[in-house]
Amino acid sequence: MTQHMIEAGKPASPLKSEALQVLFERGLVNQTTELEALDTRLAEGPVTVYAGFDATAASLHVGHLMPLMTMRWLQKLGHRPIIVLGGGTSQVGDPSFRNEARPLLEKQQIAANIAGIRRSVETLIDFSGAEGALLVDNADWLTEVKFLEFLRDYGSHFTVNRMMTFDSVKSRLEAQMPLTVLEFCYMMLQAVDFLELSRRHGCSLQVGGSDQWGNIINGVELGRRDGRKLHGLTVPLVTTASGAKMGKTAAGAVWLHPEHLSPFGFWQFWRNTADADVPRFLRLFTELPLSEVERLSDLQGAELNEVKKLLATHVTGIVHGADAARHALEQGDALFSGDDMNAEPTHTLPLTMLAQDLGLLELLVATGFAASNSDARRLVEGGGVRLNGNVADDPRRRISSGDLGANDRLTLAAGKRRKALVAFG
Ligand SMILES: Nc1ncnc2c1ncn2[C@@H]1O[C@H](COP(=O)(O)OP(=O)(O)OP(=O)(O)O)[C@@H](O)[C@H]1O
Ligand SMILES: N[C@@H](Cc1ccc(O)cc1)C(=O)O
Repeated sequence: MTQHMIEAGKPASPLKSEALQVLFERGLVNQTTELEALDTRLAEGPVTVYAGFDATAASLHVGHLMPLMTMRWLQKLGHRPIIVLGGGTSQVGDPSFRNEARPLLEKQQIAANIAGIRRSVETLIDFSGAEGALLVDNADWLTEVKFLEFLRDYGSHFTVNRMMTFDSVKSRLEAQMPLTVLEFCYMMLQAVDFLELSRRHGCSLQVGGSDQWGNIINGVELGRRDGRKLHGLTVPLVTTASGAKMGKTAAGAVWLHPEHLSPFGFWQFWRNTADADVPRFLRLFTELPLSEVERLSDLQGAELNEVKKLLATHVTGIVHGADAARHALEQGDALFSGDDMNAEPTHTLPLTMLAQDLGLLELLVATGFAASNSDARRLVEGGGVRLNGNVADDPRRRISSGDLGANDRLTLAAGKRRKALVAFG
């Protein structure tokens, strides 16, 4: 299998297809199967393309925006996305690049997680109309599979020798950690998905994160044995300027579902982007024209802060809708301009929390500024927490009605950049 590792985000020769030109320019390409063949296919006419998401949590997070932005661009350029919800594959758990098995999920948990994921996907991709994108669940075909039939139909097309050559598997073996047969078979299931989608819907391209390369190639090779020409494209794994995997913060993941992170909390994450990340994030996570991205990327100082707001408002608009984005911008402006108490609260907590001897540490966890009590303790002891504008460095500090100011609210800040206006009701 010829494959293309992309050097410095640029193809070696000029591209024919607008789709690949755009994806390269935006920085959304990490690796592809034979580049020329994929480019030719995309230039010929509409391609049906899929990306799959397993139900490992109740919401997607900002890391998932990478494959989803890729799908959005492809849809805008006339191609047809299929989003696969992994109701079937989540019952197994993808072992790619993980040192230990994922915890096995109960079916009920999977169903609940799928509902959360579906909601975000539906805001990002257009599923309307006969020619619109498709949303399918691989449980529809994988749960019908009978073991003996599966082994006979597919088992002979996979060799253990080949399966063991993928880095996604090798990393577990090199770490000398067990890889169960259950996990090892995951790549076969994802390969069957690709074949099934090709048969059912003429799908010929799969998009995924860079860790999905092995799983995608298995599908491409299975398709070839069935006389089909399938293609794969992976997006880079984005890290922030500090080297952390994009999407995870000290306080946990940056969720796309509004019940897990409010649109304002989401806006604030982007508003707090490190200076060095701004140009790259404008390219990856907004749909602003590249000429505009370049102009904005040159701005410094106070103007750069305005660019961060624009970035935050743009990405929040894509994920939560234009109204929520405008509202978050207004909240941000009010909160950061010192007009604190009259702004719309960023968090509303149950009044019972206040009645039940609420501690500062719990408050930090409830607002999402800390992932756990011990994380909150570190923040407080480090002197970075302010309650109503005053440093609060005692981890035993309780919150009482005496802390509430105008409109029964209090302000909480962690460092210079994270602020909350908390109401109780
Ligand atoms: N920062 C990122 N950049 C690009 N793609 C990402 C990023 N984070 C996650 N993804 C993609 O989203 C897919 C699903 O992520 P997955 O659920 O495997 O892991 P996760 O939620 O990021 O973290 P963990 O591996 O800790 O569970 C991955 O296949 C990966 O390709
Ligand atoms: N394996 C993918 C999810 C996925 C599931 C089924 C597929 O057909 C494709 C992708 C992940 O862990 O992120």
